[in-house]
Amino acid sequence: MFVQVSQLEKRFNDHQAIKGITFHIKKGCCTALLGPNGAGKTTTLHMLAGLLSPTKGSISYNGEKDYRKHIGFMPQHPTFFNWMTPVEFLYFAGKLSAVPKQLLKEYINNSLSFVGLTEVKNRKIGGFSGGMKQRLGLAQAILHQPELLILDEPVSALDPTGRREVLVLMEKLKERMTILFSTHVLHDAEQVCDEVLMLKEGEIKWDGSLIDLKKAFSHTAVHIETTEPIKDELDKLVKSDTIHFMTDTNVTILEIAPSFQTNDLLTTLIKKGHTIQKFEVKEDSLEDAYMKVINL
Ligand SMILES: Nc1ncnc2c1ncn2[C@@H]1O[C@H](COP(=O)(O)OP(=O)(O)OP(=O)(O)O)[C@@H](O)[C@H]1O
Repeated sequence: MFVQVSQLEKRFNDHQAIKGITFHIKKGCCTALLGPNGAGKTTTLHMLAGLLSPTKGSISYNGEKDYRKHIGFMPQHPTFFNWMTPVEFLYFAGKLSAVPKQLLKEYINNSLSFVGLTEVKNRKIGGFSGGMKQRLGLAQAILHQPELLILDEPVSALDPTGRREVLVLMEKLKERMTILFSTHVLHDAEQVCDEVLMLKEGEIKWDGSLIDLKKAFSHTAVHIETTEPIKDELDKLVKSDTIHFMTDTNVTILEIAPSFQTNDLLTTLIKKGHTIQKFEVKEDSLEDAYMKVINL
């Protein structure tokens, strides 16, 4: 266990945004915090980052209560002073997070090099693109070499190139630190996360690994086109209730559990002399599993 969150609640006047959630963040893992608008993701991350105090409940970090020095945080909309340069901004941020003076220059150079902003380190931030600003936000969050990096929507506001750049950086950071990030971009979450935490209306709907989530809620669909009907064959090979859809033009769509061996199905159909015009296997994505969990 690394960070333990117990019975955490947050109330804004008469609105209970977080309703007593309990979970832990595993050391060395990359956890995606998912959920619809208003689910309570930002509120949870702000409480974890120490920016918002919980109404009830506790957060402990390896048993420590004041763990802020171990955390790096990038807000949903990082704000900068446009007249500053990245070096000036990081110098300012480093002072705030109490990076020792003798290490600050080295840390700033390392962070800027890591996010690919060395060449523009003395230009005014005001002229930067959204992607460059997001990478500078990341440089600020990792400047003091935190053990836990919390990122609120790190990719949502970016174009595909900017998203890819940030995802590549997150992939590299995974080797050095524990990451917790929120996002609406499920395709991207699927690329980098190991663990998934899903929130809806302030309650946890899923807490577990991406692999277990997909095992529990995903199916594999197989699209088969043949010259002759294959219903008799399929009835013998797969349980009849898994046959989802079959047309009279010999198109079959099967929805099967992930454990089903599609290779065996294809081999048997070929052995029986069927002419296969199409055999396409499509696995459900995180998005499919998310829709099922959120609508439960
Ligand atoms: N400062 C605040 N005052 C009052 N209500 C708030 C405040 N901050 C958040 N809320 C409410 O708490 C709930 C959770 O908001 P939060 O921003 O944490 O959700 P979210 O999952 O991050 O949403 P989004 O995906 O839209 O960013 C919402 O109903 C929101 O309106």
